[in-house]
Amino acid sequence: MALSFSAKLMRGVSRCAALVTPKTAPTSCRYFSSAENSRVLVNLNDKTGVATMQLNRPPVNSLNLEVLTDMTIALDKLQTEKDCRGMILTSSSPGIFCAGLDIMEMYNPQEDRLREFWRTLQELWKMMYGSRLATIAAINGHSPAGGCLLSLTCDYRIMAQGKFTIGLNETLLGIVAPFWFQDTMVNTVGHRETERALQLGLLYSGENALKVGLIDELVSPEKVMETAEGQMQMWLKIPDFARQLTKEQLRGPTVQKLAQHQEADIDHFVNFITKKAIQKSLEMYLNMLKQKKK
Ligand SMILES: CCCCCCCCCC/C=C\CC(=O)SCCNC(=O)CCNC(=O)[C@H](O)C(C)(C)COP(=O)(O)OP(=O)(O)OC[C@H]1O[C@@H](n2cnc3c(N)ncnc32)[C@H](O)[C@@H]1OP(=O)(O)O
Repeated sequence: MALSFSAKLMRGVSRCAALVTPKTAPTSCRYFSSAENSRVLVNLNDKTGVATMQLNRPPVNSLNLEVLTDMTIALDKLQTEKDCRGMILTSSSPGIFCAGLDIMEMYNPQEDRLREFWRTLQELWKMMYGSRLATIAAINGHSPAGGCLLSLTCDYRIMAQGKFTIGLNETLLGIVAPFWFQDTMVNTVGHRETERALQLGLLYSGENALKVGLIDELVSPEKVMETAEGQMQMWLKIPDFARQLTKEQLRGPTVQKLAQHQEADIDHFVNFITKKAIQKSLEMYLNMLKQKKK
């Protein structure tokens, strides 16, 4: 019998439930996942109640089923820790925050895995966007497509200055950002800017992202984490209950919209991605990425 998503989550939680506390760790810092080969590195500072989640899938932190599952499990675990109040999402590879969804999950896919992949992304998005935690994205590098989406689920975005870009560039790959990606963008930068950005597949420089409100701060790369930590202190000065209820009022309807159309959205995605023309577009984009190196 197929396991429900929450049953899979529970199975995953019990698999990685043991907290690892390396001898060298400061006593206030608990490591949920610190092994270098973990795809997601998570630690919770017991003194501040702030967790850090680092994407750790070099070279570009592309999001495959396993990374999405690990993130979902880690976030679920943090949210059940009653003393955890905030989370900073970042990357262990300075220069690349996240290259978006792993295109290999969508290219020549097996239908069962493709469905599970999309459902896991939906679940992660719902958890992140509606999280009871105050969440800050410390965007320390490029953040296209699914990477931009992840940062948009946070309450505040700080990006590193430099040649990095951010945006929902799906149309450049010949694919379409689904309604809940679009809703997240509209809620952040407004309808008109979303129309322009999504149709053109705009990848914004940090300066332009700041101008349109896609990010909240642009700082030097070495200041990204300390700025995120400073900003988090401000968010945590607000009583949790008031902040959480306000967030729920503002974001709840958007989360509900996906929850109500989740199965149809999976069918839509699978039908769309498996079309010959879309597969061709993905192939050309993959070739273009490889050619770039030569
Ligand atoms: C009607 C409505 C229906 C709705 C249907 C829904 C449709 C689907 C919606 C899907 C939604 C979201 C899509 C995505 O997120 S797709 C991913 C988009 N991402 C990108 O376009 C980014 C591509 N990558 C880059 O631009 C660059 O890699 C970088 C991030 C700027 C980093 O540059 P770099 O020079 O440091 O590294 P590079 O040499 O390019 O890459 C290293 C290797 O990694 C491979 N790679 C890069 N990105 C991805 C990726 N996203 N997935 C898989 N693989 C990736 C790259 O090919 C290199 O591989 P190799 O070393 O050559 O083998």
